[in-house]
This record gives sequence, C-alpha cells and structure tokens, in this order.
Amino acid sequence: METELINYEKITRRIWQNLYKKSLPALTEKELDNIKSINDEISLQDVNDVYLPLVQLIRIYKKTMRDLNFSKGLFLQKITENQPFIIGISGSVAVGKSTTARLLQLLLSRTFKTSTVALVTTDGFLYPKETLSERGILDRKGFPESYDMESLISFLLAIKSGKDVSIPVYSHETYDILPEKELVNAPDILIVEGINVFQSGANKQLYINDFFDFSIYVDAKEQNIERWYLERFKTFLDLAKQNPSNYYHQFTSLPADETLKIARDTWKKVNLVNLRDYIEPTRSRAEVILHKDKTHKIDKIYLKKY
Ligand SMILES: Nc1ncnc2c1ncn2[C@@H]1O[C@H](COP(=O)(O)OP(=O)(O)O)[C@@H](O)[C@H]1O
Ligand SMILES: CC(C)(COP(=O)(O)O)[C@@H](O)C(=O)NCCC(=O)O
Repeated sequence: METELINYEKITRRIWQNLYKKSLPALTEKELDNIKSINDEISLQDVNDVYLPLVQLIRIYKKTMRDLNFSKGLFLQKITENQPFIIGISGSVAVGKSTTARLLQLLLSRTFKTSTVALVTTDGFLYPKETLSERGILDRKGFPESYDMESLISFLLAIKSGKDVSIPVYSHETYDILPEKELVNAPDILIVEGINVFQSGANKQLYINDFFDFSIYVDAKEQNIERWYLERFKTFLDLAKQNPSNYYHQFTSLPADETLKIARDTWKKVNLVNLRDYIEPTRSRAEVILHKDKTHKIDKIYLKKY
C-alpha cells in the first residue's frame, strides 16, 4: 500500500491526535450515549483521537469551499447561492462505512449547530432485485453494472442546486429496494456513503467525485474485512430467526457450518472480487484514508498532499 500512496502524507495516530487543538468542548454524557447507540463496540478513544481532528479538518475544507465560491461569484459579478457541502465515504463492503458515516453525521451536527446534516447510502441506487434478475446479474450485486449511476448523479446535481429530492431506499432485510422512498430535504451538509462513490457513470462524463468537497476511504486488511463480513452475516441471521419475510431467514434452519460456508463463498466470489477489481482501485481518489487495525481501531491516517 505504501508505494502506491506517494501523493499522501502518512500520519500515525499519535501524531494525528495531537494536531487537533481541542477547540471543541468535550462530548457530553448524552452525546457519548448517542455514539454508543450507533455501534455499542465503537471506541470512544477513536472518537476523541481520530474523529474530532477529522471534523476540524472538514471545517477547514468547508470554509475554503465557501470562500472560493464567494470569490468566484465576485469574479463572475453575480450572486452565488450557498451550495451544500458534500462528503463521500467509500471502502469495501463491511469495512465500516455506514458506522463511520453515522458517527460523522452526529459529530458534524454537533459542530455546525445551525446546519442540517443528511446521510444517504448509495445502496438505494442499486437496481431492484427484479431488474438484476432480468439482466442476469443477481450475483453481481454491488458491481458497477448493478447501480443506476445516472440516477445517483442526477440526485447529486439536484442536491448541489439546493433542491429537496426523494430517493429509493435499500433494505438488507428484504435484500431489495423498498416500495417507499425517502425524502432528502435540501441539506447544508450531505454525507454520501457507498462502495461506488468514487466511480463514474456509464458515459464516464461525470465522476461521482466531482460533487464531493471532501472524501474519505475506509481501509483495512482483506482478512479483517472478511471476518467483519462473516460476523455481520451471523448478526443478520440472528435478527432474521423470527421473521420469515427476512431474506436471511432461509439460512436460519441450516447448520452453522453450512451458513458459514455460504457467507465465506459470497465474500470470496462477490465482495472480495468487487473490492479488488472496482473498489480499491478508486482509493486514491479520497482526500483522507482511514486505516483500521483488526479491532476496528484507526491506526494510520493518510492525507492527500496533491
Ligand atoms: N468502529 C467500529 N467498532 C466496532 N465495530 C464496528 C465498527 N465499525 C463497523 N463495525 C462492525 O463491522 C461490521 C461492518 O460495518 P458496517 O458499518 O455495516 O460496514 P459497511 O457499511 O462498510 O458495509 C458491522 O458488523 C459493524 O457493527
Ligand atoms: C448491498 C451491498 C452491495 C452494499 O454493501 P454495504 O457496503 O452497504 O454493506 C452489499 O451488502 C451486498 O449485498 N453485496 C452482495 C453480496 C452479499 O450478499 O454480500
């Protein structure tokens, strides 16, 4: 990894945590409880040492973006509307993107008290199961061809121009797009999380990246991500036991070694191939790479130099 990241400043956790001048007040008990409710295993030390400096960095990017837009407006001699600040978060399936995104949403809402912070996952832009099936690509879920990238790009265009937009929602429970949509109310800050957020639309004219004012790639060793994927699969099975309409219910009557084999096969044939061929190659489009050790603790941070 090191040689490929020549345009990044590598920062150890110890150095990173000291870059932050503690200008945000410490988190309250209630806020700590909120963070725990996102994921009860999340390390509060990570929040203090890694995420609070990260929020500070995002504050710098946000101010720079606003100043640049203002100066562009002066140059063009026209009033420019305040554009929403968009953050993209990418990484493998099961690396912890949604956990990172929810934590960041909470910390940003606390930092920018008068701003609205919305979170969207690109799973909603997967084609419905029926379409994937008709196209014979059900086993390619998560690969570039399984997403309606043009809709995702139209959504980002609408958000950048300050509109309210309704978007489709994906459910891990039904393993499909839900019938009801979700309204995204013209936010001040939008976090977009998904394995494909550094990829392009089919016509390659626009990269999703073009909409981002800040971007993060969550990184870890393949064998650790596989373990997190298998553990999450087990959690999905536990949740599906009492619910026959849950996609994972079909596996709950099988012996444990068989379900483990199914999960391992899916990881190896689908998600690992996707990671190697389509997700990891986009890593160097991120401003910041957060690298996790085997316990989810962030041990290294890479910040783009140029
Ligand atoms: N910081 C963390 N601490 C502990 N467990 C975590 C952390 N981040 C993610 N996990 C666990 O790892 C698994 C994958 O995380 P998730 O956020 O669902 O990944 P993704 O959105 O990338 O698919 C989940 O079981 C989640 O509970
Ligand atoms: C819906 C997904 C493509 C998105 O992944 P996420 O990062 O949200 O976990 C993925 O969870 C998925 O369903 N992959 C296909 C193979 C599988 O069942 O894991």
